[in-house]
Amino acid sequence: DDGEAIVSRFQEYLRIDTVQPKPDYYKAVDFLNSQAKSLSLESQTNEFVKGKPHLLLKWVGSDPTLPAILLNSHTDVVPFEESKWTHHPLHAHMDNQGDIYARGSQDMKCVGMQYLEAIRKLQASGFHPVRSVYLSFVPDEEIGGHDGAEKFVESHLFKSLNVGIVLDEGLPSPSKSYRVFYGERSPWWLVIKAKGPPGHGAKLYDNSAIENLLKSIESIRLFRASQFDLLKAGGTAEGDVVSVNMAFLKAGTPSPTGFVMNLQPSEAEAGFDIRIPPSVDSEALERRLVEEWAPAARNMSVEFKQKHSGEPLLTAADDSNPWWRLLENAVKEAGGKTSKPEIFPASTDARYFRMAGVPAFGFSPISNTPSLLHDHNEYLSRAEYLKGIDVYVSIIKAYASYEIKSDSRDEL
Ligand SMILES: CSCC[C@H](NC=O)C(=O)O
Ligand SMILES: [Zn+2]
Ligand SMILES: [Zn+2]
Repeated sequence: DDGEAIVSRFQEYLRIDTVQPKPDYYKAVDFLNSQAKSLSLESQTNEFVKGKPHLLLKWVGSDPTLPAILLNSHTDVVPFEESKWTHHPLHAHMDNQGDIYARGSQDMKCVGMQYLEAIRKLQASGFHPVRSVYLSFVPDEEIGGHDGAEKFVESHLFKSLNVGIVLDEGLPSPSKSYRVFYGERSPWWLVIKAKGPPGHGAKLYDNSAIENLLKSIESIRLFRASQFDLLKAGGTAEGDVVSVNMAFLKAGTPSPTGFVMNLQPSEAEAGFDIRIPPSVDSEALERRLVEEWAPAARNMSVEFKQKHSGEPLLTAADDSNPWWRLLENAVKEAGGKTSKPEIFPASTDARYFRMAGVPAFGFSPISNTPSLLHDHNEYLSRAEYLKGIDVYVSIIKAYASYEIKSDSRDEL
């Protein structure tokens, strides 16, 4: 199989409109199933939630008693501002430098297709897996994964697969070494609301909704700056500080020409995206939130839109975990290098697998590339994409032929 055919299959997947909030999941599943068929993989489509298909493929290993390998990827992508892109984000245009522009080119349709292409190469080379290799294509990662990976992990089906190790998405590396993630920050999406007496716009009085909200915003901004300073000073990784960013601000009394200017509104709210490293005491932060940032005494309240519950779990990324050693060596054998394992700054479905007691690494074989996840002009070069397939060839080969019997729980 030549590079041209491999790249056009990638482009075909990128052109399927699986943009949130209205992803065409069935079209993606049909396409992936056609790939699975050409590889003679077993296939099953589950709808843990109606309209949100989950596709599970299996490359059967020779020893069903050994825990299996699970290669996970999500089929949905985030929305885009079309006018800000140099090429349409659903056209998967390849420019004359070989850069392929598309939403999902990095996050993470590349990875889903690279798993399949690696299997194609391994089959062509005559390789037969000892452990079974599952490919899981989940919906809804970009909106929290609750109707996707979370349901899959909670299912009897998942338990019956006896998964020993999961690979899921990572981040591109601007340097030549690959980034690997062994845990992630916990996401909080919350809305802080303030209420207060309305009044004439010319009147100075205490406890208006906007004044109270601004006090919180000031305090939150100081905290944000203290965390950002740690990062700016160097020596602290992105995944080891708390990030706080305002997602929206909402207040005012609408009028046909904009907003009423001489009326102080009785309600105001602000939304925040907060990410908490495993090393930070989230209960202490929650107390601070309730007491300092949304105190009932100031007529304020907080509503969580998204909150990861439970301890943030880490997968051992050292010699105590044979899957780590195998990964590091396999990347090396493919001519690459892994950098120091990190905490993923955002969230991925890997957290659900870890919660089920299964070790999981976040890894996208993308080096020498700026990270453009959720950004304008997301792209991946043809060369990097093809190289990534060879990295997976090496990893899948090592993982699927690893024969020491082990209980996955011991390695988390
Ligand atoms: C709170 S779940 C949201 C998941 C999403 N994942 C990748 O970008 C994220 O914003 O991290
Ligand atoms: Zn992703
Ligand atoms: Zn994403």
